[in-house]
Amino acid sequence: MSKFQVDTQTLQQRAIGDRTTIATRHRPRIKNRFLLFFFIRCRFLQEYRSNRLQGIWASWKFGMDVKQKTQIFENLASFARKFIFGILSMAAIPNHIAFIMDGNRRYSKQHNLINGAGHRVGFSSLMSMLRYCYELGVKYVTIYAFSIENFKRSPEEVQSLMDLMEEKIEGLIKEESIVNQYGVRVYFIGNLKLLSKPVRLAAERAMDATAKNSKAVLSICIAYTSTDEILHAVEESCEEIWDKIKVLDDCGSGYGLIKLGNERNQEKNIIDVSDIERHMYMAVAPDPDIIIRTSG
Ligand SMILES: CC(C)=CCC/C(C)=C/CC/C(C)=C/COP(=O)(O)OP(=O)(O)O
Repeated sequence: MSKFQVDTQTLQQRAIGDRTTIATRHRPRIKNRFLLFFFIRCRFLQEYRSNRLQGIWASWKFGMDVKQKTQIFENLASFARKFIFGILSMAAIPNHIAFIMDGNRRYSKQHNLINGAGHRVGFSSLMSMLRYCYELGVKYVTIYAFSIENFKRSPEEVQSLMDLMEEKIEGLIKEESIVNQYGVRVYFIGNLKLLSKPVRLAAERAMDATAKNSKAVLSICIAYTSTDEILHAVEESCEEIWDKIKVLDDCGSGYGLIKLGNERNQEKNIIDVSDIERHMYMAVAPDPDIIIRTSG
């Protein structure tokens, strides 16, 4: 065969080979496009059936005021967000995100807001973040809201923060609250005895009211520091072991301590790491995957 003659068989094989390569290369994309199309269609039908898009259509048709327009933009934004989150949540989503609330006073100063207004803005941003987390499918969210150190702030500021917390915790219990919308169980974490009575009672009410929610978990750390948490866990572990020793110590001559030591086969370490871990306030959630400190 001269070098100008075409070997049709080889060309055919190459062509088939190329087509196969292209088809293989494109197959996942075609599959993804199909999935995407299917997803858009499902979300559209879901939204349409939920009457939201019908409402938007009716408003455009029959004229609307500013409030209605705002509502429409909110609905569109929520639709777009859910759509984007739907795609994002096809990939791996963090199981636990923690937020350290910070920078509210600096925000307030920068924007010339009155005292305490920065904290209110901070709280409302927090609520938006919570909504996004739950829409994305994050199961555990932790908020570091108020540390034991924060009690050293001026009495007026501490009081105003306690009032804000009481008001917002009461809001969380309401039926239409984000917590009930997404089936979130709330835990208040920290040395709650240090809180003012109204805040403590509100926190206890919120924990009781959401105890049956099981879709997600929100841990709110108030009157919390990690060193206090460790101290509390050690104290609780010691008390637990001491109660066991007292039960075993029927002859009152240290028998309980020896028996427990032998049982655990570690005479020196009557208490071990797993005991401490069990008594940590944060035992209600796994370790966070991401910790976000707001402010810069
Ligand atoms: C129920 C619930 C979760 C309530 C949360 C209420 C709330 C807004 C708490 C934040 C309080 C706080 C001490 C933030 C830290 O510093 P900073 O933001 O005061 O100020 P800085 O870092 O600018 O000094």
